[in-house]
Amino acid sequence: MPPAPTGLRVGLFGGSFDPPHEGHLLVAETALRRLRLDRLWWIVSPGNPLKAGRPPAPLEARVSLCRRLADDRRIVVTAFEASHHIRYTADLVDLVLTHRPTARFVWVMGADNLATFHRWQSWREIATRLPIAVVDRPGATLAPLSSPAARFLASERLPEADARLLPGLSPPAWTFLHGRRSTLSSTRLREARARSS
Ligand SMILES: Nc1ncnc2c1ncn2[C@@H]1O[C@H](COP(=O)(O)OP(=O)(O)OP(=O)(O)O)[C@@H](O)[C@H]1O
Ligand SMILES: O=C(O)c1ccc[n+]([C@@H]2O[C@H](COP(=O)([O-])O)[C@@H](O)[C@H]2O)c1
Repeated sequence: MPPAPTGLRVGLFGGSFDPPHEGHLLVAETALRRLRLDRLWWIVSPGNPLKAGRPPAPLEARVSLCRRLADDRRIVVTAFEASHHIRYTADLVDLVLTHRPTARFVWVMGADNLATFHRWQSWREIATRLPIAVVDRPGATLAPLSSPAARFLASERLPEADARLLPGLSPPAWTFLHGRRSTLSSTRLREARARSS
């Protein structure tokens, strides 16, 4: 796990990244800028527990592609879930908060993940353990805001204009960030690659 000294403002951006693309980079840049983060841990997951079926590309290959794409000294590409045999984000959050108790963490995710957040293991606990920043995504702008998780957390939503305050707030607290968007998805890239091979 990367170091995180006291007070460091760190975004946790987990994903399959199979493959990584410019849409991910846009999310990372938006979070760094709007939340005034010092670091963004780009956490390549062994596999999304809700995505059954086709296994993802090998972890090391995905990590290398992420490192090549994320050319910013504030972004740390890491994959420590695998070495700790962790699959669920609730366990990841637990591990991070136990080992780096004095930094300020924010979970960062695209808006499509807000729509399905209520299906994640222990999602209410995740929301009470660290603030969450949701970044707008084409095709997932309005529906996620009426999802079970968004409704459950409605009264804890921070106005977007105050997003820089989020890393210092006690959870539950979250915000929805709008900005430049990308229509890219890993699925589309995999399909394009399959068509051309
Ligand atoms: N174009 C995008 N705009 C905003 N957020 C995105 C975008 N693409 C991915 N994300 C977010 O990045 C994180 C990692 O996403 P993931 O690796 O699953 O990429 P994906 O393009 O959604 O992949 P797939 O098509 O395989 O589901 C998630 O929080 C997801 O919501
Ligand atoms: O913990 C869960 O139940 C859970 C369910 C779905 C997704 N996640 C996490 O959400 C992040 C984004 O996943 P993905 O596949 O959309 O890139 C990644 O870190 C996953 O491990 C976690």
